[in-house]
Amino acid sequence: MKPVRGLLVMAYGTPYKEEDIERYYTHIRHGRKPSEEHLEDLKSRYKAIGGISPLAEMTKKQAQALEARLNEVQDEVEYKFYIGLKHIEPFIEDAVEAMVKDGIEEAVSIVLAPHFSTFSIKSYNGRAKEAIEKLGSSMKLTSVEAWYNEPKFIEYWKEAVNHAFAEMDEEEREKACLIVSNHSLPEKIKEAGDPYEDQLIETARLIQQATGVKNVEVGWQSAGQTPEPWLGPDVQDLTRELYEEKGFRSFVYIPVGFVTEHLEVLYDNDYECKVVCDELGANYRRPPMPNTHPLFIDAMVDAIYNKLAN
Ligand SMILES: CC1=C(CCC(=O)O)c2cc3nc(cc4[nH]c(cc5[nH]c(cc1n2)c(C)c5CCC(=O)O)c(CCC(=O)O)c4C)C(CCC(=O)O)=C3C
Ligand SMILES: [Fe+2]
Repeated sequence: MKPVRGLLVMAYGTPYKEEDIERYYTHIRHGRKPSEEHLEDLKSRYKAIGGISPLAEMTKKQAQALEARLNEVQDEVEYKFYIGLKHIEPFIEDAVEAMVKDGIEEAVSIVLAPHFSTFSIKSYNGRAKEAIEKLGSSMKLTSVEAWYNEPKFIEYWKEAVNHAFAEMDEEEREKACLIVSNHSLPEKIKEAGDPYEDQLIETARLIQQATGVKNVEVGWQSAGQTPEPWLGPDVQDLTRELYEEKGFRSFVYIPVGFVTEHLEVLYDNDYECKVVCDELGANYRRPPMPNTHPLFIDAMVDAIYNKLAN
């Protein structure tokens, strides 16, 4: 029998039903309950996208697809996936405990977010390592870090962007702009040398190089509501500015820091950015997210293999 290699797939997590929203939000806020006003605001955003987010279901499908592909491309080990979430059960710690209980001696982990930051990939990987130590386990865990520059990931976005631009006529294309975005984070991350901002700029450069799209801009979205400065420009402000100052009349949004059609995409892009476009009389376009596209799944397979080989 082949040895089993654990495949720890980590993701943000989402409420499973409306009643989960408060404790989920409290967890995001490090245990501090949100105000009634903030809670109602979040509830209304989930309502606007249909009640709950497709994220939970899609995270599972992505983990299943990744496991299936890893078992298809090699013959030495049997991969078995475990989902570990940041803000709701099964938590990262639950997944690690399950792997240890199952007698897994060797595992590999990947975060369903392509860019490295202290807030995202670093904290996911840190929690996984800590959980192993706490259990006193000798399980060996190899953690993939950033994988935004995997060639097949860029190829996924190249195809998606080319498709969106091919749907335009010549006149629309001439005045179209691609907005490459990620979740904003507090600007102070840069003081500690966090590569997050540079990695988004590099992602935009790679996509521009692959597609040949003329007008490409980098923006940030979904920033928190705190007084400290967050990475900008915000995609909504950026849209207005590009419309007014550069005369663009079509906007193609690719929130490349996410991999699923979840709240931030369905609300912050498809609702909020579209409202701005409608107000301006500009065209709004947003190509599909990677979800379980084979190029995206293969990009993660490559990232795992590159990490294991090093
Ligand atoms: C870097 C990053 C990613 C990408 C990397 C990764 O994926 O790890 C990400 C993804 C996601 N964030 C998500 C949801 C939320 N994030 C929030 C709040 C926050 N996120 C932050 C950062 C990030 N978040 C930060 C610094 C805050 C402020 C916290 C504070 O207050 O100090 C809040 C609170 C209310 C609000 O602000 O909207 C919600 C509901 C969902 C699930 C959507 C769904 O359910 O479909 C996903 C995939
Ligand atoms: Fe978030």
